[in-house]
Amino acid sequence: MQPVLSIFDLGKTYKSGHKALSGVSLDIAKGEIFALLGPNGAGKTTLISIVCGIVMPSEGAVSVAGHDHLRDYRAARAMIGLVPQELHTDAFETVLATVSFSRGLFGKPRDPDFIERLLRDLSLWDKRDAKIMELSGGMKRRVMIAKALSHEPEILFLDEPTAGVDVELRRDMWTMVRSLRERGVTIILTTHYIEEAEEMADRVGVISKGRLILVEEKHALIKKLGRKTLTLNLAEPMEAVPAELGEWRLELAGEGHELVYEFDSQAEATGVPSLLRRMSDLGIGFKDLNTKQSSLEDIFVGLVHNSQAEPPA
Ligand SMILES: Nc1ncnc2c1ncn2[C@@H]1O[C@H](COP(=O)(O)OP(=O)(O)OP(=O)(O)O)[C@@H](O)[C@H]1O
Repeated sequence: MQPVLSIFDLGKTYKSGHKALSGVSLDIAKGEIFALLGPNGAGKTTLISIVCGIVMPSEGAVSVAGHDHLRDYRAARAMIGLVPQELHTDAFETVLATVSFSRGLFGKPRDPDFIERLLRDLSLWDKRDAKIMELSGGMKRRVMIAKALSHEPEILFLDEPTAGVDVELRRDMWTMVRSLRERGVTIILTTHYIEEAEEMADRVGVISKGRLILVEEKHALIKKLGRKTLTLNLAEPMEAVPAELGEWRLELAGEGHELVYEFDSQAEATGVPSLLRRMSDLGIGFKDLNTKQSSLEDIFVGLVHNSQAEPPA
């Protein structure tokens, strides 16, 4: 199936000479929830801004359901809804007026029934006559989402949708994003919250210093999450791992005081009981043991750290 969004070899060098993006290629399938993770300044907003036609790319191409985002700008842009990081909207307008106006901006005919459904879905209908400035921060965020969806886009970009919101609103957002996806909307979100990517995304992309350094199915990442480390504090230090323990591929740490075993905690046979039995048979005692689960955070930090260590392109 043709991807709904296709990004090819995208690069951006700002006038300052700063290279914010380079060689980014990515295909997004219809109905997918894709989370883009990356540290501050990695290039997430630049990428979204190029796709939405706010920033001109220096090289590469973007196609939105077959429409080139520059040559066929209006058709491409009409398929996209954007909820930016900064909340800016007319404080003196009412909710209903501002959302209806946004639909008009994309040349869509008036459709009061659609706008009513949209506001009801976002729990904004009761506030339709309230001025934006009278709303809470969470409600204002919902208004931004309603505006972004007012012209019935196929792709919704959420730039840091839950930055600075409370836990309850974050959960509401997640529920809303899932229900949008059920209606066939493709969602691309940027986030600093790894928990959010873990909870929501079908696929995760990690961007660091303008390069897309990983794109992976969430379930594959969860498999990686399944890796655990068992550390045994030995009763007597050793100089080398005994050959009889070779099959577990152990590492010696803590100046010979610790044996470290990495295993897949989701596997049927982790190898831990057999390792402990063999050690007992060999008379190797230990004083203490502990296990540590590698988290998506560990994977993310490791990836970003390694890519930061590379010389700049
Ligand atoms: N208009 C501009 N002119 C020059 N440099 C810019 C411009 N906009 C962004 N940059 C730089 O490009 C890099 C990427 O910025 P971008 O906003 O895309 O990062 P980000 O991943 O969205 O960061 P954050 O998580 O902090 O929002 C940063 O180093 C930023 O300072």
